[in-house]
Amino acid sequence: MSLELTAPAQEAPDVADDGVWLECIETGEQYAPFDEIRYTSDAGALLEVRYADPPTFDDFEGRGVWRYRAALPFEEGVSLPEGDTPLHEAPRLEDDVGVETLRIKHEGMNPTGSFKDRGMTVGVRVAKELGVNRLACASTGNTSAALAAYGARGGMETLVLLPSGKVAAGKIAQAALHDARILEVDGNFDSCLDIVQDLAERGEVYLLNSLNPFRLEGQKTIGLEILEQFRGDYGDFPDRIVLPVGNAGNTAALYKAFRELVQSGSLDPSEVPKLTGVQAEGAAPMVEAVENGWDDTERWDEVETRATAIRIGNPVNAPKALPGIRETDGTAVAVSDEEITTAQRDLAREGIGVEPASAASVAGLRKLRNAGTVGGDEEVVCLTTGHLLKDPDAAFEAGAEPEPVANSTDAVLDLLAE
Ligand SMILES: Cc1ncc(COP(=O)(O)O)c(C=O)c1O
Ligand SMILES: N[C@@H](CCOP(=O)(O)O)C(=O)O
Repeated sequence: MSLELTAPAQEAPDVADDGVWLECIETGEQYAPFDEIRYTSDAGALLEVRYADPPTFDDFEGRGVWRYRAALPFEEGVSLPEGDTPLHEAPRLEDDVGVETLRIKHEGMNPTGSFKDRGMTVGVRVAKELGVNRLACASTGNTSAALAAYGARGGMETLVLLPSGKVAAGKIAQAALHDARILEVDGNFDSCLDIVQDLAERGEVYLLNSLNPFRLEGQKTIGLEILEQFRGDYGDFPDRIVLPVGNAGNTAALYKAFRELVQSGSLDPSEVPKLTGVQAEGAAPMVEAVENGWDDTERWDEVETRATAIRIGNPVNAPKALPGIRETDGTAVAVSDEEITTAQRDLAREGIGVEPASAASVAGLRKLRNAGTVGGDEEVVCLTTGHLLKDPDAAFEAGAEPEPVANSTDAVLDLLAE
């Protein structure tokens, strides 16, 4: 099984370019990385980027995503720049949830307000290498915002397909201002992705969803950064990383980051954090697959949740992400929209503003701690994936009501005295 945590590093095959190649996760078939455009193998399965020389911690220098160039296919990318996000303390929440340590890795602090920027800095660089011009994605919002911004930065045309009426305002505003062509589809995210895949297979566009294996290379740096930051503060690595799951790209990417460090001998398998995925109850095919011990998900045609970013019924990266959860001894859990809103308020009280999907990680941790699945002695990092301002309507719904007051100091004092 090529996705085992302890799978050894391989020698570069003939098709490799500078020690980098693409490999089918099911058949092991290998492909040259930049000779042709391909998203899947001849067998129709997912591809992974492979390196003959997996990185060690000592290889990392500089800041942000490109600090980790030794773990990436290029030395530099189309950058805004991205990464280097805070690993916040959250002492009240830590006490309240009841774990030894809780840190919040806030990916909402990236240039366009979500982790997608880490994937796009690499993905758009690859697009340039391949000489394509029209970039495209299906999106619940954040991917489109990031693609539009990085496409603009790279001087390229961008096309985004969004599920009509189901994308938060801040995200559409970003894609619009960065001049993406925005098509609103009468369908959900999964059907938008089906269409973009069709367009990509016909050679009309270069697909930059997380089905593109190079996108996930950039997203690996979330895991690398967490390990370095956490070790810098505590001298060890976290026991568990809890993350919201939609298309399951981050789960796959973090697992790959850890596998490569194990391959290079930088990380002992016993030190790898347990990957713990959280989905909304109305869109939880990964939780279903984990609970049933499946190797892939079954598509959910009807999905609904307030956390629109993870309103996804057919997570394309499931075959990469499920081994990650299993091999790290992690788990997955579904939370209700009410639990997500409570967690969004809890984070806001610590000064950390996130969109609903991001708060799912904290909601899931609380649920697993209450059930005893997570121990009180654990050191945990929760990933928060997108900024509060992405979804202003959700923030208004969860937050305090503005109070009207007359235009005088006395009126303000009277109101405060009530
Ligand atoms: C804010 C936010 N959180 C979480 C996710 C889920 O991440 P993944 O698709 O990598 O599982 C997404 C998009 O999918 C997102 O936009
Ligand atoms: N939440 C995502 C959904 C698409 O995920 P991707 O990682 O496959 O691009 C979004 O923001 O669109």
